[in-house]
Amino acid sequence: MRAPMKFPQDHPLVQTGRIGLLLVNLGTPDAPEKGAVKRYLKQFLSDKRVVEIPSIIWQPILRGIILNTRPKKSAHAYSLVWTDEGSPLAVHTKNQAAAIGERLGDGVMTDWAMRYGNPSVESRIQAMKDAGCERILVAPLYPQHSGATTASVHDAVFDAIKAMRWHPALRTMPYYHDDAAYINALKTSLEAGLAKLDFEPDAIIASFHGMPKRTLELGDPYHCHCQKTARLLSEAMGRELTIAFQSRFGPAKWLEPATDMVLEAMPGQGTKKVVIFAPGFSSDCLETCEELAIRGKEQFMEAGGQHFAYLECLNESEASIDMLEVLLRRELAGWI
Ligand SMILES: C=CC1=C(C)c2cc3[nH]c(cc4nc(cc5[nH]c(cc1n2)c(C)c5CCC(=O)O)C(CCC(=O)O)=C4C)c(C)c3C=C
Ligand SMILES: [Fe+2]
Ligand SMILES: [Fe+2]
Repeated sequence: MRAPMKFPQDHPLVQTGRIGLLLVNLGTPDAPEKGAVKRYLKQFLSDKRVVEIPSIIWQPILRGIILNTRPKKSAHAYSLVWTDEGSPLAVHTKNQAAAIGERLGDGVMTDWAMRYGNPSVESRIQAMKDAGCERILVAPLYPQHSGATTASVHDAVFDAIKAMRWHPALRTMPYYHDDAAYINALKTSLEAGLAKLDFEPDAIIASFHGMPKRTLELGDPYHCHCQKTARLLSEAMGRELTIAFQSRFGPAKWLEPATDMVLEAMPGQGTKKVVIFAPGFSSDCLETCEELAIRGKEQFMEAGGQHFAYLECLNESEASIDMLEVLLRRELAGWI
């Protein structure tokens, strides 16, 4: 019998054989404070995938105007939704990773990262590599694909391995805007939310994060993905859904109809009882907790609305983790 092969004594320690799963969401500031929000916005809004204006024009506007005005206003908005554990987006993403980690077991090193801010994609990929992950599945938590979100996560992952000699094998989870598991999870969540209401809504609004209209003209599939999600969910529910796009940013034309405009117009058209939810967000965040649940309600009630309910995102609900398990096990096939 041959003796087992031994590394020479001065051979560096090599960790191998593990599988990693990295859930990635958009990102959030470290604190609901002006300085932290400014750092986060600088990184986020300097991403050429997010603002597709030549740097020579955009950077002076960003540094000269936006970063001197928006952080204070945004920090206040964040302070209204911040929890004891931190930013809602970070807390839910962390909880999702913990829950899915339990489902997949110790055979998979499950972690989470933020595209902007902390924990960074680079630090988490490096940690997986150091722990011996030779195969990594990256799961951007965006059901609908856009250059600004999913593709930008891919950029960060490939940037993270640029300096590495020994690359892990990489897989990325595809967008899942029309996947039966996702539509089912939304249906379960929406039905549970509707069952708890003390009023019968005249309209249900599916509010997606907006994008500049130009991105649609340039070939971004996001708009069509949102429309298809809403259509499939409406068919599955057997109920009409009103689609709208929120969070308009800057002077350019964005996808329409705008959520705030819809909310302000509805009472005058006789729609006085409204339910709103955000199927494109995997987790509640500033844009849902503050823009929809707080500001959206004010806009609707001030325009003459009578009943308003915001229904929370999938977050770490059982329906959400069941769905993620289906999607992730499919992409891990052959690895686990
Ligand atoms: C869900 C998909 C998202 C798309 C598409 C998207 C595009 C997009 N966003 C901005 C500008 C801002 N977005 C902000 C917050 C924010 N955006 C998303 C998701 C998408 N953005 C999330 C989940 C969040 C919440 C982050 C959190 O911490 O909770 C903000 C920052 C907040 C503020 O200052 O108001 C900005 C700015 C652009 C320009 C854009 C275009 C493609
Ligand atoms: Fe955004
Ligand atoms: Fe479209």
